[in-house]
Amino acid sequence: MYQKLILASGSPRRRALLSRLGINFQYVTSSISEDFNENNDYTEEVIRLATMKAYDVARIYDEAFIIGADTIVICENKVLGKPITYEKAFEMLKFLSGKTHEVITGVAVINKNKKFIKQFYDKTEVTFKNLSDELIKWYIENDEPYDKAGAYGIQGMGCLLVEKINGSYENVVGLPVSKLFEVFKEIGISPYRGL
Ligand SMILES: Cc1cn([C@H]2C[C@H](O)[C@@H](COP(=O)(O)OP(=O)(O)OP(=O)(O)O)O2)c(=O)[nH]c1=O
Repeated sequence: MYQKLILASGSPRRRALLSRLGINFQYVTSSISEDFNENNDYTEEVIRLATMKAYDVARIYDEAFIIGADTIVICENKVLGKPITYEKAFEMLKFLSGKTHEVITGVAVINKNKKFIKQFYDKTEVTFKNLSDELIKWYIENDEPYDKAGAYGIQGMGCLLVEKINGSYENVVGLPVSKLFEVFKEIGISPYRGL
């Protein structure tokens, strides 16, 4: 049976990741303001925001399965969001230099009419090299850290900052597609026959 699928995201990276699964989907950007509450449990908070994004889009598309996601970077118990200024980006990358941090993506798949809701998160450890001030400046000037949590994108020039990762690469980019695929199987969405 055909199931309408919508990615509730304005992120081109999430779109590209979902496209890799070879399934049909639309995307609609949610208008949720990301007010991350650092006093709550971090995993609960990314799931809460992912769920809000999905429900925002479900107000119009109540018959569809909708995916919402939210990604944060945590280092030494500090949450790093998206930097707004050059100085903030520099500060974040300097802080991450030579350390291991966690990237957590919360995901919610919902269908309002069917009263379906599935929420999960994935966590990946990323270890940065020791970054010189020159490298950080070069990176900020040449790439776009501004719309990315933690001020870097592993999928672009940001790969040069990374020594190693432990866990899902796609989760760092913004959507843990391998875990998401398990939910798709449950709701009958699959690029393969017989699954
Ligand atoms: C750590 C890291 C984050 N990011 C991105 C993923 C997310 O798009 C962004 C975190 O912000 P999010 O608030 O999770 O997502 P978004 O605002 O870009 O998109 P939407 O809410 O519409 O879905 O940081 C990378 O692209 N690469 C990386 O290596």
